[in-house]
Amino acid sequence: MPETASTTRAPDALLPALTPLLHEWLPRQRWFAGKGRRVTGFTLDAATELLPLDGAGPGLLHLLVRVEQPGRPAGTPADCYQLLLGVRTQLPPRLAPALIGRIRQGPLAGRAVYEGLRDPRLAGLLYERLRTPGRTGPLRFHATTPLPPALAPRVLDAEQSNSSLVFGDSFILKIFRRVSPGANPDLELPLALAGAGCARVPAPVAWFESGASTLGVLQPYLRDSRDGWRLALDALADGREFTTEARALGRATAEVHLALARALPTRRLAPSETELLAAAMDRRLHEAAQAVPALLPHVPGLRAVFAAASGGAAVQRIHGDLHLGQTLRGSDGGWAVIDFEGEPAKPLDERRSPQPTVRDVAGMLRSFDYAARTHRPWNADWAARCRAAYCTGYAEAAGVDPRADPALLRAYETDKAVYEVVYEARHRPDWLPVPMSAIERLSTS
Ligand SMILES: Nc1ncnc2c1ncn2[C@@H]1O[C@H](COP(=O)(O)OP(=O)(O)O)[C@@H](O)[C@H]1O
Ligand SMILES: O=P(O)(O)O[C@H]1O[C@H](CO)[C@@H](O[C@H]2O[C@H](CO)[C@@H](O)[C@H](O)[C@H]2O)[C@H](O)[C@H]1O
Repeated sequence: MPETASTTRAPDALLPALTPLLHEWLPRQRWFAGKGRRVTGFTLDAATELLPLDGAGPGLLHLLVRVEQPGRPAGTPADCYQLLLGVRTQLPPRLAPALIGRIRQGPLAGRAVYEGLRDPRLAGLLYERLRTPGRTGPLRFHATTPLPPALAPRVLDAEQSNSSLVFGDSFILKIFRRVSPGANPDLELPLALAGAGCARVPAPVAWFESGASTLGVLQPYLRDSRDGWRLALDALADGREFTTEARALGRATAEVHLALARALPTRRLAPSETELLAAAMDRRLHEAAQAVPALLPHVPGLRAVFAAASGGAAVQRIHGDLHLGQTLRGSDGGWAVIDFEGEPAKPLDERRSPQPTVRDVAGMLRSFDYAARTHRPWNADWAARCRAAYCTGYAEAAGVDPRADPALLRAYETDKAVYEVVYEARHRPDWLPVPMSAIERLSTS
């Protein structure tokens, strides 16, 4: 592996200069997972100059920064985030919105620090680095295929848990923001699916990592596609059915599940282990009710739903956070599935553990409910027809109907709605009534 020139700065030398800027900026980012808890300090795991900071032109600093916050369970490390910071003496006006702040002390005093991904020159450099496998300091870059040079970058401005850049409408690079040790399932599963010949998922063409952590993945950009969430909302707005699309999506989901079962281990749980699934749902509910007290009156009803679920004996790797926004429909009408990272708030080990496939099905059923709920007037029958069509499509391709065990499906739907309550309370409080209405329905009917 060739090594390019790089400086891995002694982290302590940079941190005092950056700390005041990060304090102000980092907790405001959409992808910051520790919202609502005070930030008490930062430590740097790594600081790599992908372009020198003290040169005449812009510098690019890659950081893995740990954010200290109170309330962390004993023995667990502070959350680690990946930052790509641009550093310039003069910030051109077009980059003004990307400004994080100016360094006030040390040898770099006066320089502007800004979001490096928003600078086409720096984003282009990152792409060039991915094209040429090798190391830069602790960062390792890999590519599975030769990539075309010099593709123009643009930042995707979607509401995201991570950050993505599109290069020349040909490739999309996802930069993981919260980083954990271990392979990110958003690299691991698409690679396994590509190996199993599943064309429903764009195959990774390059990625980079540090130690055991995956930091970013480049994959083909499906430029003529639209995501399932937008398509469903358009159908609702136009008063159209979405059952043909939902049925095809059910088939696509089943194909992905079948390919994952071919590519990666599957197993049957012992009866004692199936009880643990309900116990885990109970535990998640308990934690969620502490975070969002509005859940408390519903706890007995929700626990009864979990207790009624007894199946789920077969487990395998699954998507883990399947919803309409994770699906793309091409101009040929075919569905692709993206974002195999799992639920961003869950620890990586949990996200990588084999699960019943019905969990993904339940996630998508919740999504049809979400779409119908965000539309005025609320059209519950529209959602019910989509849900039925999706399950029918799934059964056609998988040979197993997810409705065959209604208690299990309901338990997973409930578990997902509990997760959504916490997600919305943290990230989009205006949306909280959407999962809360499902909680009311599921805990009482
Ligand atoms: N291969 C792709 N082709 C086209 N658009 C994509 C592709 N991958 C992701 N996107 C777009 O980027 C958005 C965010 O991607 P996603 O993987 O869901 O990121 P996050 O984990 O940050 O939510 C998606 O909603 C989709 O619109
Ligand atoms: O796409 P992400 O991996 O960031 O997933 C998170 O954010 C989603 C919202 O962007 C959230 O999904 C919830 O809202 C969707 C509508 O915006 C809806 O279709 C989903 O059914 C609902 O769960 C997802 O839960 C969260 O993990």
